[in-house]
Amino acid sequence: MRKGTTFTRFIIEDLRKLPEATGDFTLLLSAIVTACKEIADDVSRGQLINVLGSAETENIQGETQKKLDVISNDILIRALEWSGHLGGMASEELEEAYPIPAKFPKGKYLLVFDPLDGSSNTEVNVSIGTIFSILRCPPGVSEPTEEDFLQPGAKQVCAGYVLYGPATNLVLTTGQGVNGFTLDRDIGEFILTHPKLTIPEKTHEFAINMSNQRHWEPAVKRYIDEVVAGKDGPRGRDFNTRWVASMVAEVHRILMRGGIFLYPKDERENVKEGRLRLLYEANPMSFIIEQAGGAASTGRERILSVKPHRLHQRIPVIIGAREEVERVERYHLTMDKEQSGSPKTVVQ
Ligand SMILES: O=P(O)(O)OC[C@H]1O[C@](O)(COP(=O)(O)O)[C@@H](O)[C@@H]1O
Ligand SMILES: [Mg+2]
Ligand SMILES: [Mg+2]
Repeated sequence: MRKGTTFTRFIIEDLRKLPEATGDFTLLLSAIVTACKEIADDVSRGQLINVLGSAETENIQGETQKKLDVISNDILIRALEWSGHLGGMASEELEEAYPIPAKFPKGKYLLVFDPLDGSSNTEVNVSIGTIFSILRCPPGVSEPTEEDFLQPGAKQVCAGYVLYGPATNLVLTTGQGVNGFTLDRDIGEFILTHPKLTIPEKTHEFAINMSNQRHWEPAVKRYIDEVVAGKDGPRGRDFNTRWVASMVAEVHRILMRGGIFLYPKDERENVKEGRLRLLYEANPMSFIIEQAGGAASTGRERILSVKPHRLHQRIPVIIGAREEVERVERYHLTMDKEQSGSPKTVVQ
């Protein structure tokens, strides 16, 4: 589809070709996107309408919620629960799965979302976003429970994010490539500005929170030591660091100009399984990145193959340019072998 096409036309014409694109699916996507436009409005006017700062409450993960976390969560729930397209929803900000209340019609999809990603950035006016993932509701289930959401990322029907930055971008995959849109505020419509996004294979940018360096596993330490050594090290070229502390912004940068993003697991008690959440952060972003030609790994396995065992499960995330992600995987493999006492192999 050509640049300049409206999102409305895109979902009607382009998605019509997909088996998934029944009217239900198209309307569901449209409703999600409308909710995100409302969030975009609150985010951009946050300082004027007094919705910044802490909500003085904690989510299930013990993180202090921002007012905008709670507001964005409510916007998505209220915009979608009546739609008739969903069997249930799950969110970073809700302790348990949210089956669609009995008073509303039920649908055949499940929606999982991080209503506001990177929300520590709300007060400093740095990019944040919404991440979402659409799954099929198992047949015959009218009151989905946690178990019904625990599907490997490879089963996602659709994944997307909306980035609230200087411009508002929507990036979407239904398993047929990745398309990017920009919100035209004058007409209130997303416009296709980045058709068929692909990630450049070679990169010179990496994103990781360096303050956690002392806690990392040896494979991650080795990878970062080598890129930091630049021209003088084994990689023979200089790399540049970026860290926004909003995964949506990091993934968007990688889609635009390449790179690798790492949030590995580390020795700290609350990060020993990883920091980012599998169902509503790692899985949707991995689906998008793979569809754009990149790779997404825990360091030891493909993220999209992981069978979740908890709604709010955390996972290590190494995502972006294929060659770089595969290099980190090789380092893990070698170092795991060394630790288990197997003979040493040289890894390039
Ligand atoms: O503060 P840290 O440890 O650098 O973590 C930053 C990471 O945490 C997140 O903000 C987590 O998302 P939430 O804001 O939705 O909890 C990621 O977007 C980001 O990559
Ligand atoms: Mg998040
Ligand atoms: Mg969040």
